[in-house]
Amino acid sequence: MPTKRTPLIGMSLKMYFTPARTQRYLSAFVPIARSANAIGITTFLIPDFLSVAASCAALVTTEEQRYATGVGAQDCFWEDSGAYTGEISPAHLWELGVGYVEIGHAERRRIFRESGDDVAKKAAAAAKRGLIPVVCIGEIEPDESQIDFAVQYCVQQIDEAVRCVPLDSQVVFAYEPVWAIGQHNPAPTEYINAVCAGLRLHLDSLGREKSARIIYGGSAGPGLFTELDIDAVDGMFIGRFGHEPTNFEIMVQEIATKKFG
Ligand SMILES: O=C[C@H](O)COP(=O)(O)O
Repeated sequence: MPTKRTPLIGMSLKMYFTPARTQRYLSAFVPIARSANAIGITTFLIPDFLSVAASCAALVTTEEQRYATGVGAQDCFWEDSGAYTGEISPAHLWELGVGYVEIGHAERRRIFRESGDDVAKKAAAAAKRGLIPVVCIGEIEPDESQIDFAVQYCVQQIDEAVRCVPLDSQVVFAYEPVWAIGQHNPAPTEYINAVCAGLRLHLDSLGREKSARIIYGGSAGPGLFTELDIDAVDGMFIGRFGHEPTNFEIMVQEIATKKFG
């Protein structure tokens, strides 16, 4: 386990890009990821499943790069192999060079009816394989005056999701208030800082002070990270506002201006 939490920035392409567009995106993204890694910032890219192998070929050529300039999957199943038509095996992802698996995104919970129990089984299966679960958490309703409510809501999601993930296994929690996903602007910075501070306290109390990181997602873009409190927030989880590679590069530079312990 690392002795300190490394800042990180991840990006999900959801189902926006075709494989051909992802391939073109990679030619701009790879040098940005390599430069970020050279200054101590971890990156990961989560393409659609059809582009996972090509993304690993471009980004993960050594074992160290599996996590440092990693590739993620948008989901996985909780079994490694068997008669599970249409599912994605954590073991197969590992073999390709994948380092991260996004689990329980708000869209999967809402559209595909994924339960907290599903999320827990997937997180445990991913961690068992050495994949870092990127567990998505976040309250559904917008009520910026209810910081305590948001913290409690997310704490329950955290406790359920990692109940079978060992304390020393790396986990990333993507705090994404559901009401801030797909919008023009992210949640207000004071609100993000306050909720993440509450989540940080909880994770530390569980004994996950080094192994669990918190990143903010939900209409995150250039200009946001400079306002975030790095005692609580370890990085960002980017969606649409990273589709332009130069935006992603700007966000890396904004993370680089902060003095992480
Ligand atoms: O996976 C990424 C998040 O859901 C945020 O997406 P967004 O920045 O497009 O709102």
